[in-house]
Amino acid sequence: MTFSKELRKENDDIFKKIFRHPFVDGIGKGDVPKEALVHYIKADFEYLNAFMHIYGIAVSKSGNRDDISLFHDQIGFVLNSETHPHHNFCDQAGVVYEDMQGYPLPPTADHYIKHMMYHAHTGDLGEILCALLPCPWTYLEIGQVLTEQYEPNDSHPFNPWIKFYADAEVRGLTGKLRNRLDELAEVVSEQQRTRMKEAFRKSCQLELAFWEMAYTCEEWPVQKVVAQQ
Ligand SMILES: Cc1ncc(C[n+]2csc(CCO)c2C)c(N)n1
Repeated sequence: MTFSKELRKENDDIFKKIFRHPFVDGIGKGDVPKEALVHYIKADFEYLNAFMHIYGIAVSKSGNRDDISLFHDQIGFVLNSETHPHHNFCDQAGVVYEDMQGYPLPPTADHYIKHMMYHAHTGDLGEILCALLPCPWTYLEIGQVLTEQYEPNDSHPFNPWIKFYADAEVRGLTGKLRNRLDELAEVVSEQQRTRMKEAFRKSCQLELAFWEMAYTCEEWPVQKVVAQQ
């Protein structure tokens, strides 16, 4: 079994919980509370900015142009394409995308990007890929599961979102990351494979926690920001 197949199998419990989460299931049913959509978009806009920074660190740790190109393409996708599903959520929530930008990250999203930053700064490329991979992989499967379960048509309010993540482009990007990870995992120690598995599982946990954060409109215990000098 390839390393990435092993990761998928070992984390099936979390993947299943993600598919059944009320926010995710609500996308399938076409019914998500407006407040949850707004909380999600605000957090995800900043989360995706951090995600591109992490790809930038991966570029700086790349030893060849194939790896640079891999991460460059992923940045291009986040920058130019992932605005589409955000616009679908904005349209359904009745808000303007530009008004959703520049908010501080709620605790769970903050934890998630710092977990990825930690592995980006202290790990090698394989470890970084393990921390990043649950992000496209869980969304690809959410798109596939919701398509099978709800067979959305053009009149479904979240049809563009579901179609976007179930699409061949996300499948292709996820497949490329998986293939590179499988190559890198072939030549590392057992100890390093354990570190990689821990990074992957924690990102799966944080993907599930991110949906819960949005659904419950999670905030910091005290919302006062640091005073400007
Ligand atoms: C919390 C959260 N997790 C995953 C995604 C989806 N996603 C983020 S980056 C990317 C491309 C990977 O290179 C994909 C598919 C999201 N938007 N927000």
